Amino acid sequence: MPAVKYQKGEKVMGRWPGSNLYYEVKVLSFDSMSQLYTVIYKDGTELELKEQDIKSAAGFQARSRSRSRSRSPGRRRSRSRSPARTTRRSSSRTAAAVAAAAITDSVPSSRRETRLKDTLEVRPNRISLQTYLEAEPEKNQARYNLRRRKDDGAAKEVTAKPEQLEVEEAKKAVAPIATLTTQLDFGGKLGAYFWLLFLPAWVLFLIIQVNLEDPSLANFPPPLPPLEAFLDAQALAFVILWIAFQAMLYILPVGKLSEGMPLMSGERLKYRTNGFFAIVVSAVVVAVALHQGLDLTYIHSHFLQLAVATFLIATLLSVYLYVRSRYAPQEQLALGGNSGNVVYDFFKGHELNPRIKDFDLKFFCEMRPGLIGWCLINFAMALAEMKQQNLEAPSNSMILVNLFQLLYVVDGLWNEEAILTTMDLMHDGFGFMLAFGDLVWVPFTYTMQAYYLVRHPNPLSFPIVTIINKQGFVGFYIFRKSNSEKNAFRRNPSDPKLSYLKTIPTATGKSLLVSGWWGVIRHPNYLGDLLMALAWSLPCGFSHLLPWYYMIYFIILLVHRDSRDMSECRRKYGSAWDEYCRTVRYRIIPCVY
Ligand SMILES: NC(=O)c1ccc[n+]([C@@H]2O[C@H](COP(=O)([O-])OP(=O)(O)OC[C@H]3O[C@@H](n4cnc5c(N)ncnc54)[C@H](OP(=O)(O)O)[C@@H]3O)[C@@H](O)[C@H]2O)c1
Ligand SMILES: CC(C)CCC[C@@H](C)[C@H]1CC[C@H]2C3=C(CC[C@]12C)[C@@]1(C)CC[C@H](O)C(C)(C)[C@@H]1CC3
Repeated sequence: MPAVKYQKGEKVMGRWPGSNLYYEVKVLSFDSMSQLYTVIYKDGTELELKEQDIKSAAGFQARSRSRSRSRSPGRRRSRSRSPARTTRRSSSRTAAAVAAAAITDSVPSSRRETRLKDTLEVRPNRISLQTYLEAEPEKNQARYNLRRRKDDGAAKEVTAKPEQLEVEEAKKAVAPIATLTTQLDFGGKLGAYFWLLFLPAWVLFLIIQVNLEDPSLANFPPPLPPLEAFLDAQALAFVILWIAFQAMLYILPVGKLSEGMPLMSGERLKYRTNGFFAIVVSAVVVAVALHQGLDLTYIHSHFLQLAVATFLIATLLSVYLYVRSRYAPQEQLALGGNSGNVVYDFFKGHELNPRIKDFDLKFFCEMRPGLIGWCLINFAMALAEMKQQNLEAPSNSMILVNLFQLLYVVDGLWNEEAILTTMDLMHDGFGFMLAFGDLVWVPFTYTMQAYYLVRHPNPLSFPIVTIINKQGFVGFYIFRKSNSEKNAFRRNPSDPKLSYLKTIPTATGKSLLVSGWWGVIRHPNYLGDLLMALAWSLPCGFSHLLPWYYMIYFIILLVHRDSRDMSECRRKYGSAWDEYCRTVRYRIIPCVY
């Protein structure tokens, strides 16, 4: 049996996976079968290393000292170049910020990330394990047994000071090992069961309530209609036709081919961003059909059946997505949605950009059938209101709700490219939550205000209409400006038009905006969105809580989304994110929250 070179408890220098940096580690054990040492870093991260990736502390220091005196490229670099040309100077700048800034100086922004990986001598000394795993997954997984031995979910930061040593190039990569998701969102596994049952039930509850004389969110659920009332073959056929029609418009070679953000593999997917074209063609087709005698109020009278039919399609789609995610290559998977629990993974989704050839399922579902369907349903509700209340034109409240929501959707489709830098597209897997959200939740619950107004008129005076209008447009302005600012910055950080903005560099090579809209609060787009939501509920008055449902849901959704995003950014950007949060203290409402 070969002798064990490093003993249990011994302090040695362990190479950090995928880099040539060595950190002080303590040997915990040696496994003679795998010939691997289990070591613990100063932050508590445990990894298994090969003997060749460990150096004795004494020998390492002597070698390191002589090298740093004679030829430390890291030092040469930082002395000769100013680290912060475009960045905000701060006495509390972290090592991560300085390191990244040194790179920012000399490298065009689009190539910063690649250079960061190559420029090992200026690695930051505080960076999360997860960041390294993401940066060089194949290399890391191949060379090391990269499982966190004491994993408590969130990635911890390595605070040990790195020493530098050049070593031989990393060996050839082999297929990476899938990592289990340990940090679970939405209440974890139990939460997934709950949401799977609750969300469809809630949609049913809303649809049944809104038709009552005296609807209320506090009402006890009314008795359910018989099963046959839920299923309608014609409604199912309409939904299939609508989705197929939108899919046909999506694949037409009309409109721009936009590039998504770089994936882990470095690849950038192309998306056909012709959403505006799709809504215009849809409007023309609906107008022609109306002219031919189509009765759109069918949507109002068969709302429940249409919702159930769409739910069936969303569920089938989710099953397909779950199955294909099991066979998808590692680099096409999202970080979440791999807990090992079928229900959780089905709910959360694991594949980042499931595609059939060039047809991107997530992008299509998020931007087309549900979103354009939302406007179609609202319009149908306006016709139903006229029919039900014997009006020659829709009421002021109905017009306000219709126009505001149409503006929201048209704006989203006009700026369709901006969706490519949002959380859903960049980080979330595509599973039941998004499929159901995009196809069922959006068209059948976001239309609650219009649906409510069909049977519950709320006359509005001209001054009130003007006030609601102004308030809605302020919200829209904040929403659009802040989203466009972030999108433009993420697409081209060195755009001269954005040169007035201050930024904080991060160890990933991306920077964070700390002035402009993103310097006022951390989610200015959410604030704008919430103000718009308020303007959608106000026209329905205060007699019932039901038309305020969207506002209440939206506050909960955005607060939860904000906290999910905060922990995701904290994980990605480490101390640079902390610095951003110190500079921009409030999340969504200035001086309040
Ligand atoms: N109507 C609805 O039901 C609904 C629901 C949800 C969201 N929305 C709207 O959809 C839009 C997109 O929302 P979202 O939740 O995806 O979030 P988002 O705010 O568009 O995106 C968050 C991402 O932006 C980047 N970021 C954060 N702070 C930054 C900074 N200071 N500088 C530069 N980049 C920064 C980070 O990603 P990277 O650093 O990785 O780029 C972060 O993960 C929002 O306008 C929201 O209001 C609507
Ligand atoms: C409770 C769950 C079922 C939650 C489901 C959430 C989804 C319905 C939303 C998540 C991201 C949202 C989103 C839009 C619609 C609703 C979501 C898909 C959006 C497409 C609406 C139009 C906007 O202009 C937008 C493009 C910015 C926006 C993007 C995010």
